[in-house]
Amino acid sequence: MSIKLPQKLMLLGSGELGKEFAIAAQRLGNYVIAVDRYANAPAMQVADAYEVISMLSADDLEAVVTKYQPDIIIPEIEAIRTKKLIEFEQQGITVIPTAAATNYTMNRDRIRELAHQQLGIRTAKYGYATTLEELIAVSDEIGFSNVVKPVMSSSGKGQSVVQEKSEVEKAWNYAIANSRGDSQKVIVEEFINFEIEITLLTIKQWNAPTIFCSPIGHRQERGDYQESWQPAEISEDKILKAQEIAIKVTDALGGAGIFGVEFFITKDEVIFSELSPRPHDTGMVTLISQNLNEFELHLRAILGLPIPHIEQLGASASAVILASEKSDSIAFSGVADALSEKDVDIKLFGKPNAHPYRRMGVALAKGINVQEAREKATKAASKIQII
Ligand SMILES: Nc1ncnc2c1ncn2[C@@H]1O[C@H](COP(=O)(O)OP(=O)(O)OP(=O)(O)O)[C@@H](O)[C@H]1O
Ligand SMILES: NCC(=O)N[C@@H]1O[C@H](COP(=O)([O-])[O-])[C@@H](O)[C@H]1O
Ligand SMILES: [Mg+2]
Repeated sequence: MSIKLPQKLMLLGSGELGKEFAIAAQRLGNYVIAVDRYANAPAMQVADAYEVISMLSADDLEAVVTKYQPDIIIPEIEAIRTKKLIEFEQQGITVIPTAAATNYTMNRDRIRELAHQQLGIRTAKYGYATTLEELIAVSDEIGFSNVVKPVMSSSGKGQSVVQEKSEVEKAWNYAIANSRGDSQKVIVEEFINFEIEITLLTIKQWNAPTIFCSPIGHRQERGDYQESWQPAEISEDKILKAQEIAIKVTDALGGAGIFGVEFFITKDEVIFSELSPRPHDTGMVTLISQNLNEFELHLRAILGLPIPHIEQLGASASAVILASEKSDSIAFSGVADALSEKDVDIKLFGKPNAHPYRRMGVALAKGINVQEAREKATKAASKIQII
């Protein structure tokens, strides 16, 4: 495919990941329209145009697509009325990675069925519930500990680890209250006691073989990422196993772009967890750890531009900067202190307001080994105060 630049790119979702993508896209002169549910979202601050809509509304999506006539639609979150994307694709607009793939990954159940039932890939044991009574029954089948999550949510929203039967009702109420979109369905998964969990950034190209970044290790709390590092210390045979699974799932989804494929690594197994058909939050470490970061890779894959070589630049880490309270006026202190150390960088996303645990920025660091990189990133993040 020989593509002409600039292209008109519409981002559906305009958070921190969209912001870095928009910057990468603009560095090649593309026209970026940033769309999200609230004004002044991070990617809107660097886009050519922006729109505030409900991305779960088919009418709202129709209105913005009619207005801008984008060449390519690039989903940045999963909570989008993806059925509408299928219509846009039929009208000749490219949807990344494909409209069908966004529909598969919008909710946890469809991608889980694809991986486990259709492709026979090892996942945690799981079941579904649409009422509290069903959740009690399915939890008994799966056993304890288990993990309860809304089928539509991300960054751990509505997710809880349930240790025993008496906690099931609380998990149900929490999941339903924090579900995105209109679904009342939850997934229950066997709790996997993993040694490490990784994201394998997988780049699917239009007319070239699928390629991979070095695996990214990460640590999560409350279902949300706290720190990530690259390279992850896992054996070559486990990397190959994860790559084989990633190829199977991404080939089944089709299209082009980067995918964040998540795995739990136990002593003996590589267990598929889930996948995002777009840059991954834990992949923000690539802003410091690679010659081409995950946003540049996504852009090149989308535009059919070559990726001759991905270079891992050595032990690197990221650590998140989280808000601790609700606020509508955001200012940061401690940035100079955080930046005073060699090979440390800070990204502040520019989110217009904060609430407890909202991700407001990220600290990045390189070190002589992963442990030092993690310590440097965590230390830098801890110096930033939201005032
Ligand atoms: N079955 C499980 N066993 C053990 N830990 C789990 C399990 N499911 C989820 N977790 C933990 O919770 C984290 C978040 O879960 P998951 O990735 O399914 O949620 P998410 O809301 O989609 O997150 P994101 O959008 O950030 O990828 C996982 O990275 C892992 O640390
Ligand atoms: N795990 C998915 C993820 O990290 N997505 C990133 O977070 C943004 C939403 O942040 P918000 O909830 O603070 O608005 C999304 O727009 C995306 O950039
Ligand atoms: Mg995840």
